[in-house]
Amino acid sequence: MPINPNASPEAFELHDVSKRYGSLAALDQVSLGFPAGSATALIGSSGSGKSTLLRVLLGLEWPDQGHVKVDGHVLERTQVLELRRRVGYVIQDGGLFPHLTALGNLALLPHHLGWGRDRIRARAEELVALTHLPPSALDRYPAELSGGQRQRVALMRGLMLDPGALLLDEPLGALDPIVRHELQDELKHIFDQLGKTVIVVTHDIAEAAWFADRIVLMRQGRVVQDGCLDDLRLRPADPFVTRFVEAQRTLGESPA
Ligand SMILES: Nc1ncnc2c1ncn2[C@@H]1O[C@H](COP(=O)(O)OP(=O)(O)OP(=O)(O)O)[C@@H](O)[C@H]1O
Repeated sequence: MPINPNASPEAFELHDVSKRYGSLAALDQVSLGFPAGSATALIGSSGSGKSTLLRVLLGLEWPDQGHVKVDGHVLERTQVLELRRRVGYVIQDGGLFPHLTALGNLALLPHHLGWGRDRIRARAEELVALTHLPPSALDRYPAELSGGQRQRVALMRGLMLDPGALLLDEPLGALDPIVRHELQDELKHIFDQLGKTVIVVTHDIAEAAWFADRIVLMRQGRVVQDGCLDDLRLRPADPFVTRFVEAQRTLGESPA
């Protein structure tokens, strides 16, 4: 089941998807499509369901109601392992295994799929060039890397199998502003260069607009607005959108 830009106009679709944890609706009747080869930013307050949405698309969580389609086909439980190989998933702080070097982390899945040592090393070196990781960092353990380097390794791990889609959950959340800015530039460049379907979760509206023309704003498990930055700023779907946009501080603002 390929995440294949030519397979269907929509790489991922949610149809009336709800996901509950006890009495809490993490996703509440969400219907959205993510066109193949497009970039979308998901934003919203903490707990609004952004991570759950990504996890449902990957089959890591299963909807209580509704269904997910991948490349135009309803996602079945039996396809989830295969899907995980075809979609790069990068989470905040990277989720790297501490007892493996960076290269060891990159090698895990390819090794499991039968890739030889040379092929793994060659792919890792290609990605070193793409992500601007110092090559010597490949032989270091996560604790010996800076936060930005760990995040680059996590991104490389997501790209090792050259997936058709990348789902990124606050990939730059824990970085200092300079590294974050640098990685925003690099990620944007990588997205544009690779032409993959990208869905990126962030809290930061400026970062969302940097990564994607399309911004989906969520609140309490629902989509409040789906549009571009100007739609959110100039044509807010409801007062929450304006509150969310205005809550982002700008330089020069000082406490009252
Ligand atoms: N495994 C779980 N068990 C119980 N509740 C959960 C679970 N996962 C998520 N939730 C709840 O579902 C809601 C949505 O969580 P989710 O992580 O999707 O939000 P989010 O928008 O990604 O938040 P954040 O921006 O803080 O990461 C939250 O109220 C959260 O506490």
